[in-house]
Amino acid sequence: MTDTLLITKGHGTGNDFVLFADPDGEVVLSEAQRAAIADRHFGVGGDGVIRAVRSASIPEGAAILADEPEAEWFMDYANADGGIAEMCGNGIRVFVHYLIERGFLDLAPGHSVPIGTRAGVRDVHRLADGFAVDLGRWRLTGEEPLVRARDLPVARPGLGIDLGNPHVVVAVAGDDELAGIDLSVVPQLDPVQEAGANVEFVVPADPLVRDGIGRIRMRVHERGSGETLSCGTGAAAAALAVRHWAGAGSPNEWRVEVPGGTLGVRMFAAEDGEHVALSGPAALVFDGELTV
Ligand SMILES: N[C@@H](CCC[C@H](N)C(=O)O)C(=O)O
Repeated sequence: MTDTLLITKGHGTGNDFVLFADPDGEVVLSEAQRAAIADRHFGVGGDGVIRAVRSASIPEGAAILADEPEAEWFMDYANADGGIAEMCGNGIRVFVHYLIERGFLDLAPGHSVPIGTRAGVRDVHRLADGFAVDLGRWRLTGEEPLVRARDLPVARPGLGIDLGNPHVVVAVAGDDELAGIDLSVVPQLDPVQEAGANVEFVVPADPLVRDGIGRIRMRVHERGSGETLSCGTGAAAAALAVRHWAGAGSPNEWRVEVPGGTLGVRMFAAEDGEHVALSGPAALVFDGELTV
């Protein structure tokens, strides 16, 4: 059976997505179909494909509703290879912008909405000029794999961080080394991470902290999508890792420069432990029609 999808292309700091609405859960695409949509030569092109579905209309969402009945909408996220991922920090800002623009959601600046994801419910707050998402609790995985990447002169130790999806953050020697890494080839982790990982390469700005705000630069190789211009959960992982390495007294507010722009990261105390929040823009750039 063929379906005609009304699709929208959007991005957050250059991390781009193809979005479509399927409120009642009637359009279940295969992994191959999602990959074909994300293909930059034969499809629309994007780092991910996002289906906007009511939580009640997808099993993973229905499971959430028992505890969080307010989470009406679920972000069904897939990477460019068509594989499902738990969470996307840039994607969820674009997702909420999309729901507002399509009339599915009424959210004035200064207000928040809970969104279902495979990593759990995430609160998204509308700002005057973008969105902020509470990425929830984070944790060090305890893994410190050695990371090898093409044109990275030596293997460097990474720090495993779980933000609902898996990250490994690697500090590199400076801007030249950062720019020189060839991320068209998947970085190798030793030991291999069974679920795969998004790998962030970071350098501190000079000075690391200005006006109480930590500053880093980052490039990322995303699991299932390759090098992207930005990764929101990756930016949060990178700031958490650098704060961890910098030790006591380092700030809880960070600016993360990625090839596609700048993201804000903030760590804060919540009732169930420390949370990390991500802020940044969310743009919708064109609409189209697609037959799948
Ligand atoms: N770009 C996203 C992360 C998307 C999922 C990731 N590739 C994974 O497989 O975990 C972000 O902005 O967080």
